Amino acid sequence: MTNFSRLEEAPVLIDMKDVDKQFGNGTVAVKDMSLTIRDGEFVSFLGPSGCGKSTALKMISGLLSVSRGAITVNGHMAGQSPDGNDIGFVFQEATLMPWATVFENVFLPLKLHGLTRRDARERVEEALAMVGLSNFAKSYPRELSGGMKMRVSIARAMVTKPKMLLMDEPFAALDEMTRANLNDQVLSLWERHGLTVIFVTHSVFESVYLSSRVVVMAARPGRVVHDIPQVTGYPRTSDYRLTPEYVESCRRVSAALEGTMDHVDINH
Ligand SMILES: Nc1ncnc2c1ncn2[C@@H]1O[C@H](COP(=O)(O)OP(=O)(O)OP(=O)(O)O)[C@@H](O)[C@H]1O
Repeated sequence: MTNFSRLEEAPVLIDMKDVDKQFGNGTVAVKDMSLTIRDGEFVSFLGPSGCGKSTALKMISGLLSVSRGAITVNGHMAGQSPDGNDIGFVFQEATLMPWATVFENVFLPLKLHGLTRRDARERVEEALAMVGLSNFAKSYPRELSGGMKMRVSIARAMVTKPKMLLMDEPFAALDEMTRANLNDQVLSLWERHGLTVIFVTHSVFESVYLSSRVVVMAARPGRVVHDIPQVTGYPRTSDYRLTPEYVESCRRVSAALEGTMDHVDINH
C-alpha cells in the first residue's frame, strides 16, 4: 500500500511558480498558477472546459512556453531536461501512424533517439507487455479497438522509461467499461514503475478513483481553486467505487467543481 507520509517527504519533481500563459490572441489560458508535485504522486487536473488544464500540462512538458513565472521539472527548466526522456505524454487521441504496425508505432520514440530496431526490440516488447498487447505487435491500428489504440499510445509513452507520465484526457472518448479497465491499468503502471502521473480529466469519478490529489481548476482565467488530497490508500480496485469513502470524496470534489462556476470573472 502506498504510504502517504512517504509521499509528503518525497523530493519535489515539478515546481510551478506564478505561471501565466497568454496566447497571441490575448486569451489568458492560465493565471498565477503555483503548484508543487512530488515524486510518486498521482495528481489529477480537474475542471470545466477551457480552464487551462491542457495548457498547464503542455507547459510542464515544454511543448508550450510560459508567458510569466517559471516551471522546473526534475531540477531543470521545463522542456530542457538533458536527455529529454523524463516525460511521457499521452494525448486525448491515440495519434498512431495508421500505415505502421503496433511495433513500429511504439518503436518511434526510440527510433527518433537513434536506436536501431534490433537494439530497441526488447524495450518495445517490454512496453507492449506492460499494456497487455504482446500478441498485437504486428497488427495495424485499424485492426484495434479504441481502448487498444490508447494502450498502444501508453506503451509508446512508456518505451523511453519516463519518470513522469502526463495524460491529457486519455480516456474521454471510450465507453465506461473500457475506461474503468484502463484506469486500473494506469494505476498498476504507476505503482509498479514508481511513476509520477498528472492526469487531466473532466470526470470527478475518474479523478477520485485514480488520484492521491485532485487539483481543481476554474476558467476565465484558468487557475487553481482547490487542491484536495485523497486520503484513501492504494492499491485501489473496483470495489473502492462502492465504498462510502469513495462516495464522500466524489461529493466533496463535485462540490469544489461546482464552486468553480462562482469564480468566473467576466472581465476575462
Ligand atoms: N493555441 C491557442 N491559441 C489561443 N487560445 C488558446 C490556444 N490553446 C488554448 N487556448 C485557449 O486557452 C484556454 C484554455 O484552453 P485549454 O485547452 O488549456 O483548456 P482545457 O481546460 O484543457 O479545456 P478542455 O477541457 O476543453 O480540453 C481556452 O480558452 C482555449 O480556447
